[in-house]
Amino acid sequence: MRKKVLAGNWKMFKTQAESEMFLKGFLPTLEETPEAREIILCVPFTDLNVLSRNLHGSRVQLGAQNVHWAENGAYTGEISGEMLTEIGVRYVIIGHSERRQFFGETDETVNLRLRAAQKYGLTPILCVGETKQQRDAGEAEALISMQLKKDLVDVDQSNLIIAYEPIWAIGTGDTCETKEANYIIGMIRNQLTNQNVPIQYGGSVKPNNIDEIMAQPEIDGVLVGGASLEADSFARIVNYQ
Ligand SMILES: O=C(CO)COP(=O)(O)O
Repeated sequence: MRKKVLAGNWKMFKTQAESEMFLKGFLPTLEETPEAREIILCVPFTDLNVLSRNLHGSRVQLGAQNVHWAENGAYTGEISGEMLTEIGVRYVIIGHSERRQFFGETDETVNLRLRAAQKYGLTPILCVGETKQQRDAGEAEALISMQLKKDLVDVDQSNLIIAYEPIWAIGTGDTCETKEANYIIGMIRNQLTNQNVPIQYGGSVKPNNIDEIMAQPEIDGVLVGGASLEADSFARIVNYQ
């Protein structure tokens, strides 16, 4: 049985004070959440310490949104694996479409970051997915296959999560049809050597569509942006039926 993994990606939202407020509302809602579900919050670097302190003893795992491939060095604005693990970070999002689109991330740098994350004991959440234009041109499957091929060179598939995030569904309220997301995730799985890699769906996941998404046989979890910012809505998502 593959693990169910429910992760929030806070992107560039929440001060430390706002993070504490969120936890006050969110943590008590986990009492009835089935133990087998892995719950992760991937937060801005400045919030990591606050969460690390407040999550101590809770079942929520801590995630970051980027990691550099070098051990240390003159890389202004970057962060190392050791800096993250030292404060209790276990997961890191790599290759999010916003990093690829706005910050020059390429399949080559994604691959370097994935390997570095694993080297420093982090579990990477690799994001792949197509644009609207690529989907309309019938190129989605070929594009995703190519991303996987390049991104996963020499990556250990026993310590990996993949998130399928169609770019046109991110932040738009335009969810990918659940059967279609299920189909693409099945196709991603066919390309992996390890059949136990959890594969998530991401893109406008909300309290009102989570049950249908999680009912799909290939979908092992979700990577949630906007709806992970409010304690109530993220609580509804992790407590899906
Ligand atoms: O990019 C996402 C998660 O990484 C999805 O964002 P939304 O849930 O806001 O569409």
